[in-house]
Amino acid sequence: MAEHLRLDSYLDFAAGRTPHLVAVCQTVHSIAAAGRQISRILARGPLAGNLGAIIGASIDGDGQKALDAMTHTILREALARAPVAVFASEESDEPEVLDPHAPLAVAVDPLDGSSNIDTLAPIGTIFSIMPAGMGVADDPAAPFLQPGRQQLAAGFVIYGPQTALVLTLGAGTRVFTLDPDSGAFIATRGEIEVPHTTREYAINGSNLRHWAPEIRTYIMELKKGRNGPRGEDFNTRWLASMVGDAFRILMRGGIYLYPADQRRGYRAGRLRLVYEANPIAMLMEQAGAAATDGRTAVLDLVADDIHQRCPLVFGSTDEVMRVADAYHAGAVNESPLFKTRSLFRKTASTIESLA
Ligand SMILES: O=P(O)(O)OC[C@H]1O[C@](O)(COP(=O)(O)O)[C@@H](O)[C@@H]1O
Ligand SMILES: [Mg+2]
Ligand SMILES: [Mg+2]
Repeated sequence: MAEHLRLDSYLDFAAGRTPHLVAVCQTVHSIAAAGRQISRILARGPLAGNLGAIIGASIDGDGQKALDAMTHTILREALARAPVAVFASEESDEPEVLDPHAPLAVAVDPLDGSSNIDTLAPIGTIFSIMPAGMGVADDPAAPFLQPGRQQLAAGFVIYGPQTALVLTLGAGTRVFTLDPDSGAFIATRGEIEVPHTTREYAINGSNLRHWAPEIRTYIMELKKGRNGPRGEDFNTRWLASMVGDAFRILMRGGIYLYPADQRRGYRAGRLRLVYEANPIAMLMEQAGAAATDGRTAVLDLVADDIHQRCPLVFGSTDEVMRVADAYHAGAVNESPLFKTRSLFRKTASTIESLA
């Protein structure tokens, strides 16, 4: 087999002698080491303890599982040894200052897809690396409250049949597969290019009754297949694990949607802008795909709060643009000029006409 590129060599080459890139690459090394450690724990499953046990409530009310807390601690310890000024985690109320003089700020979702812990479906660790800027000691959240376009690097480690690290340093998106024998992450393909078109979509369809009309209409058109307005059949793939869906989309295209809906706590969607949407959006854009909240490119959004949620649609560009166009048309209809009803009220008739 031809010699494959190892993550270490890739990072050394990317870092060169540029100080901030050296810091970014050291930090990615640390995250990869944490990923390797988590992968070993997951490979033991129930032999490593009751990883899926609910041990408390997370900041936003979701049940916190033993593995959520364990992965948070592993990431925190790994990043405390990297040039990281401030560490923010989905599993912690406040960002934590590690070394106020260090150049980077790192946000993590230590465990994405928590509902799958005991199911053998893929789960993952998502990370976003930002410049720390000045004054983190006074305002540790500040580095995260800027557009995701400022990210220096982003990625996730996915724990599935294989463990893989998906990474962008801002110049393409690459996948490195963990060799469990040597412990090395190895690139097994070149830069990823997501196809612009797709016939696969991922959404939790059980929430249909809560969606805004734009999303209902879009999904119902896909469901109608070749007899509907799209004139072709579409297939659903939903893993309830965003990293799993994102990995599939990177490999062969597709669209993922977690829109805002009417349920209490979901009016701004489910996913968190800082820990989940920003890094996934950077990976997608760097792979030629797109990510939007329906109205604005995710990477142009600015969080007011580090735990802020946002509606999230990402994947093959043509489909993402269709959804954005649907929202745009909905907004025009809603404008006082057209005197129509609110986004969440004009639903029943839309569904009936499509069903
Ligand atoms: O259970 P639902 O509402 O379908 O949500 C599933 C989505 O929520 C998430 O699990 C959110 O991430 P966490 O597991 O980190 O909370 C995504 O990975 C997944 O796509
Ligand atoms: Mg998550
Ligand atoms: Mg999580």
